[in-house]
Amino acid sequence: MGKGRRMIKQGPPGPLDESLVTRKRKDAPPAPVSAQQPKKRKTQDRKPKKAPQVNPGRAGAKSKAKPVKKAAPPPPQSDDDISDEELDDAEDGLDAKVTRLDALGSDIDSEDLDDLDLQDDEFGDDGSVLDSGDDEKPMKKNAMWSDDEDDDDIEEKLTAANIEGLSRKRDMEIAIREAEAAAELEEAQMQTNIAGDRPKVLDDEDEEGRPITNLVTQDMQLLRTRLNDTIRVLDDFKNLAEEGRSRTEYRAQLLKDICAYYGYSEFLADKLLSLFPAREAFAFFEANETPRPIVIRTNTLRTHRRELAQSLIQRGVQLEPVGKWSKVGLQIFDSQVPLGATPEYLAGHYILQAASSFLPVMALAPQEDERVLDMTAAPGGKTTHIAALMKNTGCVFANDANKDRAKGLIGNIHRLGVRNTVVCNYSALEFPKVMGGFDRVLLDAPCSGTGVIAKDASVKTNKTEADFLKLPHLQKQLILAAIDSVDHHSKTGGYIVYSTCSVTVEENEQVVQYALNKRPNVKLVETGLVFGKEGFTKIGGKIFHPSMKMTRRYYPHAYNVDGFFVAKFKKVAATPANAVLAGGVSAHNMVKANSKSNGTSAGKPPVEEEYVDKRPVPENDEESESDFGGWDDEEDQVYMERAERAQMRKKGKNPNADPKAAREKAKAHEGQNGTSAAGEKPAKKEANGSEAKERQNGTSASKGAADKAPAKKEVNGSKAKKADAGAKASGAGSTPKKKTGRKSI
Ligand SMILES: C[S@@+](CC[C@H](N)C(=O)[O-])C[C@H]1O[C@@H](n2cnc3c(N)ncnc32)[C@H](O)[C@@H]1O
Repeated sequence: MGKGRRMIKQGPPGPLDESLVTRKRKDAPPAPVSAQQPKKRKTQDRKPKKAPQVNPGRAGAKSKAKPVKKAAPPPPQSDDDISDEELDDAEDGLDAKVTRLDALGSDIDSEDLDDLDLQDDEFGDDGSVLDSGDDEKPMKKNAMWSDDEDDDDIEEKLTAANIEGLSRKRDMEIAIREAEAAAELEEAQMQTNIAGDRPKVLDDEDEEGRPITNLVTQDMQLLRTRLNDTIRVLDDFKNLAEEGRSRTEYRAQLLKDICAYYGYSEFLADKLLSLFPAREAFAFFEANETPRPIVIRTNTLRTHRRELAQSLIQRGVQLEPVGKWSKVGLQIFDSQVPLGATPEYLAGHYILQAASSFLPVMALAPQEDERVLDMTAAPGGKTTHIAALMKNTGCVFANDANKDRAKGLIGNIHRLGVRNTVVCNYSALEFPKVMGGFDRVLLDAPCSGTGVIAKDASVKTNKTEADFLKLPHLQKQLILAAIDSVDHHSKTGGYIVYSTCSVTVEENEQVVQYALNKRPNVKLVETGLVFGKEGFTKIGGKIFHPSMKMTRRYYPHAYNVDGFFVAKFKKVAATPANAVLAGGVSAHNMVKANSKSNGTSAGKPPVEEEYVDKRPVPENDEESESDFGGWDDEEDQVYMERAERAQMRKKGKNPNADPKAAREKAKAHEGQNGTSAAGEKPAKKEANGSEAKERQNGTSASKGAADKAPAKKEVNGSKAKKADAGAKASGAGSTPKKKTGRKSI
């Protein structure tokens, strides 16, 4: 199974005729070799099953758990079933894969590919986007795989290039594995359950009377059997549950067994189990035991996917396009060479990147000549993808708070020939103070990594409740900063994409909901991604805004990609003046901060007006907050106070002097002036003064600055006045009500 999933296609699963699988599974083993089932004989002969790859702690256990592999049942037959001859052809094609694909460069190049008449939109006619430093020959337009092909999908080109053998082989493997899994489940059921019996799951003991949860490794098979039984009972509770037993008891048993079998902390297993129905949860935990396929992303600043594929194939790499949904991904099945050291790699023709990491950038859809911010960018997989989509035009700001990781980011930027990117090293929380006015912002947030357990099994045990408080808090602050960094007037954009490689609700829907609550000036929009499950609008007693459906969830068991979450927002108006910004700074103070650092927004209009929302805040806003949130304010207060104190320390002030009094003073100030510190009238002439510099250095724009009162007329004069008036009209100056919404959400 370990190897298997590496071979399975990523993205939306293809249709599988389950009835056929079931029928054939029942025939096995050993399946009769009949005229209708030619594939099985061949495949079985050729493909001895390999031991699953599991984490070391469980490796022994798991291989023990499956001591005898059933002969693989036959794969499903499709309408266009493959004959013996075809199969031979396909397999020959497979064996000859390298040879025949090698021929791409020669005969296929000159004839077949000419016939394919491929478009090559990515590069334009003259291929001028190719790095001029490269001494790569300009490529014949119709001899490439376009990265913008649509109908005549790249896969068809591969088929044309005789890779069909590989595809068929994989299809068969998938079908066999699916059937095998089902057979295994059935076998387990048979062991414990004669038709009609209610499996004895609770208080289960082995033959020697030991409780099954305490079994040692060699008893993993029993544990697995009980897992299967429990799931069956939960699937059909009415008929299969033991009398007098509740669902809760079965669920508790399942949780214990998952922890014992897969090695999770109970805390995390419970959290993950809550995301799915029992059977799907089982599939999720199983999928976390096997690695995802290796994928590379073609760097279209340097080459084309087709050309890259040809070069790698010549080096003995078995590959295939990652799926119809991506025009730049190649899935690697096998390689004779280390993929991180090929000449193509060193020349920046590709980057090793998990397939699901393509998704946030695809959702962001950056356009040429835009200004884009990648808030948490290191090591740069997504930054370099953004730059490639922008064809090295416009400007990307790639920021990361971690200096060491930023070095890796710089390395990738150089290797991949990215020339439109500035690397910065701020806490992204400070970004709106550093500069704003971006057309698009990507926030690929730091997260718990519950989507990538297959890569990092330590997540199973090292995440605590505290992590699921701290991380979401940081994510919430970051998302506000992301929103506040975007120019809602952007002609081409005004979008924010939020992503994580985690599947927990706390780090995803709850963060998005928080953003919707705190920023009425954004709304969720479609991600434009062609697959992915809808985000939750309701789960575990939590209710989210109906538009949460537009967010997308990705799971390893569903799509064979890392677990991921993607949400896309459109900013429709400026951030309200009474909004509390990331890090606890008031929007109004930010107005002042930005007015003083005029010119930092790289040619864009100054952003002082950004933070004054002229729209009346919708009446029902309060209501929606209590429906969907309002659970964060108290928690936020603690963090905000902490942030303020840290900022004071940074400035060399004593945070213990009398912070409460200072806060009260500021509040009183707010009350008097209609907006928070409305009396502060930023003066343009100070733009390059010491305070502005301070801000550019990433220091606070809050209290110290607020206490000075520069003259308003110098901040775009009447515009600023209008803004203030608008803010007042919208009730922005009133002290925000304390939300008392449900804590549980
Ligand atoms: C999920 S990784 C980003 C991966 C990156 N987008 C890519 O595709 O290569 C999260 C990054 O956030 C950075 N980070 C964490 N807290 C941050 C903060 N407050 N400001 C900026 N970056 C932060 C971490 O250093 C880490 O590199």
